[in-house]
Order: sequence, then structure tokens, then C-alpha cells
Amino acid sequence: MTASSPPPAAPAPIPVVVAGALGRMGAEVIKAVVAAPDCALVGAIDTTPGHEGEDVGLALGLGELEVALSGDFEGTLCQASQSVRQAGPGGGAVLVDFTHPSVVFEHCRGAFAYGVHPVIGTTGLRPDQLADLARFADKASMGGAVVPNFCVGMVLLQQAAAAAARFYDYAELTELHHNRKADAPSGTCLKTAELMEELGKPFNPPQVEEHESLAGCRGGLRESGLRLHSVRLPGLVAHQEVMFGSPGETYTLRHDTIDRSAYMPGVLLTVRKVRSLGGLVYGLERLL
Ligand SMILES: NC(=O)C1=CN([C@@H]2O[C@H](COP(=O)(O)OP(=O)(O)OC[C@H]3O[C@@H](n4cnc5c(N)ncnc54)[C@H](OP(=O)(O)O)[C@@H]3O)[C@@H](O)[C@H]2O)C=CC1
Ligand SMILES: O=C(O)C1=N[C@H](C(=O)O)C[C@H](O)C1
Repeated sequence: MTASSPPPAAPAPIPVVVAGALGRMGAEVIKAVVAAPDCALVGAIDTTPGHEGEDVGLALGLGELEVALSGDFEGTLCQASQSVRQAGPGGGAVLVDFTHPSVVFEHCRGAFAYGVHPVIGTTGLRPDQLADLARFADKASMGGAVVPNFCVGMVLLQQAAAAAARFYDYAELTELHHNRKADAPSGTCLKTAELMEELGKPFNPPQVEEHESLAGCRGGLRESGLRLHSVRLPGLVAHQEVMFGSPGETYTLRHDTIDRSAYMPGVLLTVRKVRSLGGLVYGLERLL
């Protein structure tokens, strides 16, 4: 660079649409995106009645953000994809979705259809749906991410659980959440079990014939033998324990999310990486 040459142009900010903008997670994401200098909020989608057309910043008490709330998912994605200067690898708009298990599959598929990179935090996708979405991503040659838990600490717990599973034949998982949560077990708990099951070994070989006098009290039984338990109470945010046992000892791993701000570094990291991915990634551990 000579003394007279102009400084290189700053890269265009990442255009971000947030679905579920008025929800517990969506509101936190809006705050994080607005505070990130390399991101620009270009759309806010939510179905909560009475907010159509309202400025999302005013609705959340953040001051005016000049982005109107809309219940029209497809229309907002279409607008976002048309507004981007550089689509294709490394460019394009990003959808961050924290809505509801009943719509997450259609939202993710819709994002690929509009050329918008999905960052999916919403839980409840079945394994067959994940496989379908991975095929859509490949067909569209687009990056996307499905992340059941954006907390780095939870990813560390999952890695520790997968490592410990080599040494223990007995393990049960318990997830504890606020009582406004729609799905059970949590997406995080399912993902933790899947990681432990990658070893391909059976867990919890029965020692006696068990009988439940109250249906469900031994938890949900997976094919591997792992048992998953779900607790729902006001006052909780999001917590998980994996407990291993062997003769004479137990080993317990626990993670507690006490504030939703804990998810935001993982969300922003994924937003920054998703446009350069070669397909659909499942889990934050694949991006760290
Ligand atoms: N991956 C992660 O790290 C985390 C994932 N989650 C997951 O995120 C999801 C949302 O959680 P949370 O924020 O607590 O839930 P909330 O119920 O607080 O928020 C969801 C929001 O989405 C809106 N919504 C529902 N359906 C649609 C739709 N079809 N289009 C647009 N908006 C819609 C809801 O509006 P309405 O008022 O109409 O219902 C609500 O405002 C859950 O699946 C949860 O498990 C949560 C925390 C962390
Ligand atoms: O609904 C929640 O709150 C959470 N949902 C996610 C899940 O189902 O795993 C992530 C975290 O546990 C919070």
C-alpha cells in the first residue's frame, strides 16, 4: 500500500433476520446482533398477536431500531435475500431461529429455499428431519447450522460425558428447565445421549426385572439403554446432569445456565461462520 492508496473497504456487515424476535431467546439475540459491529439486523419475525408492523426495538424496550416486526416468514426472508450485496459462498443473509418445535423444520427448509443461511437454535427436530435438511443444504450448496445448545460450557460437558462413557456402563441423564418449555426431553439432552452412544455400546444392563408402579418414573428409555429424565419448574432456566455409576462410586457432570446471555457468544460465532460452511452442521462442537 502506498501512502496515497485508500484504506481497504470494511467488509459489509452480515445481514441477520431473527425469527421468534419477541421470545425469551429472540429478544436476547436482537440485543446481541444490534451490539455486534459486524452484524446488521434486517428483519424480525414473530407471531405474537398485536405487534405486526411495530418497530422491534420499541417492542423490546431497546429504542427504535428501524426494523418492523412481521408475522410473514417467507416475505421477510425474500426481502432479506434480495437486499444482500454479495450472495454465494461467504455472503448472503443469515436467519437466526428461536421459535417453536412445530415450525422449525419448515423454517429451516424455507431459509435454504430463499438462499438465506439458517442458524437454528429451536429444538425438536427429529433425526430424519435433520437428514432431510442436510440434503437440502447440499442441494443448495449452502451452509447452515442446527445447534441444540449455544453454551460453550454445555459443549464441554457433552465432550466430558462422551469421554466418560467409555469407562462406565451405567449412566442416566437429567435435564431441568423452566416450565414454559414445549419439548421434552430437551434438544441438548438428546444430543448428549447421541454423543455418548457414538461408542456403539449398550448402557444400563438390567440387574433385576423392574416394575414401574407409576408410569414414566424411570424416565425415557433409549434403544442404547440410556435413560433420560425431564424436570420442569418455575425458577429454573436450563440445567443438565449426567450421572455415571459403577460399584462403589458415582461420577456426576453438571452444567447450569442461569442467564440467557450465556448463549450469545455461541450464537454470534455461528452467525459469523455459517456462510462459509460447506453444508449443514449439527452442534456447536463442530464450529469451535
Ligand atoms: N439452542 C439453544 O442454545 C437454545 C434453544 N432454545 C430453544 O429455542 C426455542 C425457543 O425458546 P424460547 O425463546 O424460550 O421460547 P419463547 O416461547 O419465549 O419464544 C418463541 C417466540 O417465537 C414466536 N413464534 C412461535 N411460532 C412462530 C412462528 N411460526 N413464526 C415466528 N415466530 C414464532 C413465539 O410467538 P407466540 O407468542 O406467537 O408463541 C415467541 O415469541 C425452543 O425450541 C427452545 O428449546 C432455547 C434456549 C437456548
Ligand atoms: O427451552 C430452553 O430453554 C432450552 N432449550 C434448549 C434445549 O432444548 O436443549 C437449550 C437449552 O437447554 C435451553
